[in-house]
Amino acid sequence: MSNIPAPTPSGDAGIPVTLLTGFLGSGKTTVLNGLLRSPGMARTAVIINEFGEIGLDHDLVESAKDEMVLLKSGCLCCTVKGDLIEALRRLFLQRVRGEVPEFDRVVIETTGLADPAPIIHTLMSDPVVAARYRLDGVVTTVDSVLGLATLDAHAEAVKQAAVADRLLLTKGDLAAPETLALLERRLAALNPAAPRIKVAHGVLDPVAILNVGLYDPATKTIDVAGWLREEAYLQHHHGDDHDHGHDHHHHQHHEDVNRHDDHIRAFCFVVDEPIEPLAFESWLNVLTSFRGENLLRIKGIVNLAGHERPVAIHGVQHLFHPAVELPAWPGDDRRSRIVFITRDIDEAVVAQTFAAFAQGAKAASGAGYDRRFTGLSA
Ligand SMILES: Nc1nc2c(ncn2[C@@H]2O[C@H](COP(=O)(O)OP(=O)(O)OP(=O)(O)O)[C@@H](O)[C@H]2O)c(=O)[nH]1
Repeated sequence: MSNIPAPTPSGDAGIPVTLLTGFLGSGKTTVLNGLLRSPGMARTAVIINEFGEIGLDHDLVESAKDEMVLLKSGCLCCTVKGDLIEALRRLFLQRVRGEVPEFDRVVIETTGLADPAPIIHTLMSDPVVAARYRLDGVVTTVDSVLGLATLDAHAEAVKQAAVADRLLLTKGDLAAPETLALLERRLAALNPAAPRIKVAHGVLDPVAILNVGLYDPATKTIDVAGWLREEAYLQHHHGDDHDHGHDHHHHQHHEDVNRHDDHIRAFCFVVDEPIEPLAFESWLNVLTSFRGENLLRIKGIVNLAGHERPVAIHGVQHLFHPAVELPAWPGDDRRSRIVFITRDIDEAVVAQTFAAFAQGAKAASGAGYDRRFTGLSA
């Protein structure tokens, strides 16, 4: 069975879904309330996942009741998989039938303990949901005061921060500037590409966190640069040495034993030459089959040999969103650039496996090899 669907001509299909995640008590509900109060956010449907039986958060969110879907059956990341699909399907049907106000955006607030990767996975894995919705972005709240300690203690919190498209540093009114500076530094190492936005009392311009996906609904164009932010990874690599010796606290943190951060890798893999489609498909299929659960997020723009136009890919774990064939190259740079956020997979492993498949394809191309990109098959 194909696990990476064939390219679709455009990436604009579907209602944007924002995943709002963040550790217990880090300020998700406060941010959500702030967002829903903002002008232009009225047509938002909200799905809140509860941990436990009683839907407390439900009463705390000020929003029209009709638009609320509450998932009661426990943690979204493990047991609610079916429910989330069901909730999204039902919401869409109710919208079509006029049973709920027409909404043009969905925000899912996860429990503080949720692992976002399987949730993103869920959004992509159900064909009905994937046809009607698209992931716009992952927004992660990090408590400015407790964030460092939480990252030390909880692997889930590290993952939540690592896969974010936007990081919200909440409770800005409570944090000392030095604490905030340390937290920022740590988050920059963990997730170089995600802008860090300071928030107090949930007051925030929705523009900062919405429409951060590949498709920009405002301009109706594809915004690869904004989505991929590959320059952030390159700068971060170069910036590493520069930081050393300037900050004692920084060093102390690096010497901590058992840091969850040290398992996370965020890098941009660049390939200068066009890639043979078969090599590309086989490579990603092998990576996803064998190391799927450690591929927290992959996004990229790919130059496939024999193809005029680039293809954007977006995946999590062993699953990929339908690849999107872009109308044109966004600039002069024709290199393939793929951002990886992984757990315990080094850039070297990615590079070595790629080289092996590229080598194989080179040999095959002499023998009249078919260069059509069919989507990727397992
Ligand atoms: N002073 C201050 N308190 C805040 C701020 N944001 C959130 N809080 C408080 O922090 C606590 C937790 O905030 P919530 O928004 O409920 O956090 P949450 O992430 O939704 O919490 P869970 O759903 O339990 O995981 C509440 O008591 C909030 O009032 C802030 O910016 N400043």
